[in-house]
Amino acid sequence: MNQTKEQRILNFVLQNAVRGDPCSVLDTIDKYCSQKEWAMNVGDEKGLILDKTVEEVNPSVALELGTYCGYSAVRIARLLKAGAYLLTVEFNPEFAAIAKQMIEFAGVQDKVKLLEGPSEEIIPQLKKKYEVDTLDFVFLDHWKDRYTPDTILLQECNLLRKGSVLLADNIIFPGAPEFLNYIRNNPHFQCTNYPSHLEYMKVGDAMEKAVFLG
Ligand SMILES: O=C(NC/C=C/[C@H]1OC[C@H](O)[C@@H]1O)c1cc([N+](=O)[O-])cc(O)c1O
Ligand SMILES: [Mg+2]
Repeated sequence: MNQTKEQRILNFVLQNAVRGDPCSVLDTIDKYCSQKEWAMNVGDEKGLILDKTVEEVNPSVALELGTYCGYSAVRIARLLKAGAYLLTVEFNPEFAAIAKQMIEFAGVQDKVKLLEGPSEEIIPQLKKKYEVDTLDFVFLDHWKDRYTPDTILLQECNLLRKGSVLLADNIIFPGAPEFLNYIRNNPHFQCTNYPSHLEYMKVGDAMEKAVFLG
């Protein structure tokens, strides 16, 4: 059975990165995906914007929508303080299996809870099943047409509090025009745009930060 690109990325990490060293895992994925096979990790350039936002928020409870291979889960988890944790949601079982191994190899498994399933099913379970009160930080990087409905669902489920920060990837490419229109015209959010580039490419992209005002 021939390998998938995601398996090739994981194998390259297992063979070339340093076990228990999140930065070496990130650098190794970026090396593979910039030199060998492009993949939809947030990457090193937008990764710096993600880093700065996570450091600024210093979340106790963070949520990621769209785990993929676990690159941004490792990126976020490596910055979390003692006792803080990341819940990351992935509905594709193959991707989830790769991400689990990536997260464990990086040594951040104690800070990350990987939830397999569709975000629209998992979000309503966060309070009762996963004992979440409110979310301090949410990284949106899953299907672009799910950004808006899931942001509405987060509000309906009372998972946001005054000051909760959302950060959305791919505002320009592939683009999330409906989300941008929703969030920028919503008086309950204060938005900031961070121009950047599509991972590993010279194509323009951007991230949008939205602070919930309560
Ligand atoms: O579709 C993208 N992300 C959505 C991910 C979708 C996958 O993650 C959730 C679900 O399991 C699905 O299989 C994407 C696409 C590009 N792109 O250049 O096409 C660049 C990016 O950064 C992206 O996040
Ligand atoms: Mg993305």
